[in-house]
Amino acid sequence: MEEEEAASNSALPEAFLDFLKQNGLDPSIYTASHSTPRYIRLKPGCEAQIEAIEAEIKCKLEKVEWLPGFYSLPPDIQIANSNAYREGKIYGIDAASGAAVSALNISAGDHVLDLCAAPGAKLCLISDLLGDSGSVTGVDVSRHRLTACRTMLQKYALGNHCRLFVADGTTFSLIPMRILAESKPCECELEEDVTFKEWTSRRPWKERKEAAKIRKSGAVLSGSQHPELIYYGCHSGVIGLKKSELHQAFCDIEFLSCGYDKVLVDAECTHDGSIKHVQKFEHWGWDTLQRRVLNADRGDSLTALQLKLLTNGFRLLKAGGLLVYSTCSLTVAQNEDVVEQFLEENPSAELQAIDAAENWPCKKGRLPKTLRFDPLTSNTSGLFVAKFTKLAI
Ligand SMILES: C[S@@+](CC[C@H](N)C(=O)[O-])C[C@H]1O[C@@H](n2cnc3c(N)ncnc32)[C@H](O)[C@@H]1O
Repeated sequence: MEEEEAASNSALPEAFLDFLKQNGLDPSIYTASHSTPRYIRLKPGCEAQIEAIEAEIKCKLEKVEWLPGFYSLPPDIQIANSNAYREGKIYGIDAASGAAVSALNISAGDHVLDLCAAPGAKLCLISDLLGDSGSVTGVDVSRHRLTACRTMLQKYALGNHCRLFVADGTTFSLIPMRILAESKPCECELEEDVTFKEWTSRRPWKERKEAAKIRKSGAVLSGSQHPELIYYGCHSGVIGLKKSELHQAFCDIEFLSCGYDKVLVDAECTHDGSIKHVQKFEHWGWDTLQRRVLNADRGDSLTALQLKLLTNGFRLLKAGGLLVYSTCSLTVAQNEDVVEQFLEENPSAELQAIDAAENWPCKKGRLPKTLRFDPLTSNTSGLFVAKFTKLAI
């Protein structure tokens, strides 16, 4: 057993092992990574087709008893060529990610904000859980990753109630759509106040030219820039709105009553909980992993970014709403430390126990009520989860 462990650890790059050591993480949690199953979510209404799907992918779908709608399958089974996948009846999403979304207790009619949405597995699940109600607003700073998210939403026919914005999540400040319909008349007139019609992938020439100009200049999104709407579904509430109405400003106190019911902050992180992500760097070179992902200086700016994302996500939450903060890192610095600092700075934030977690195969985090999934304990990818509510004070 020890030999097996040593052999498995020796497959991990030196830079990664150093990173684990510096962060007090035990490399043995990754020894079972090669046998961690793949997980899929079956779209509601497709339960009767399980046998047909099993016959097609030539393997049994094992029901994940602790997470409704989830099934596991051996890691080497490919689903991408199956009809079930192509027709959007199943989609790949790790069970730990499913648990993070489940912690939000999404119910019909909720207006949900996903502040780091791309590439979109959790956003798809949120939309799936909402069904034909409520709304989902997905935000990500990366245009090309958010474009992939849009493709997923369309493929799985989950985009009707969604809108997607390329924007900086640390400053994003738009309220949910339902409120817009009832809100104050807009006083700000934009120069060219177009009314949104049905979404089409064919964008007007002028808009395409503007976007190409921004891409060419390599400009980084600044807080003052308007969020760029790159998709909206037919029931997202955008159609018929004027641009000025969509972008109207609200002050912090207004979010207490007009904010989102649920907010997910699945923050940018070092991804060290996901060995699959780390292994991708085998092709790009381990020094790239060291430079781009694990670098200690980056660590400081990363935790500052995580705190800012969490703080802004919380600002946009309505009083009594729920926010989940998650990362696929297992370091204390990116998780419990960020949460502790956030709680210190935000007296109206209260950590909440995740009731469903009683039956989840995960560990407690270093802070009470927080959770940690890891490959060894949970048979999933690594994930930290903390849940908050906003007190009306
Ligand atoms: C862990 S990934 C999110 C995964 C996603 N929730 C999912 O389930 O597919 C983190 C994301 O944060 C985005 N990100 C990084 N900085 C950001 C910022 N300032 N504002 C918004 N998104 C940001 C990255 O582009 C990346 O897509």
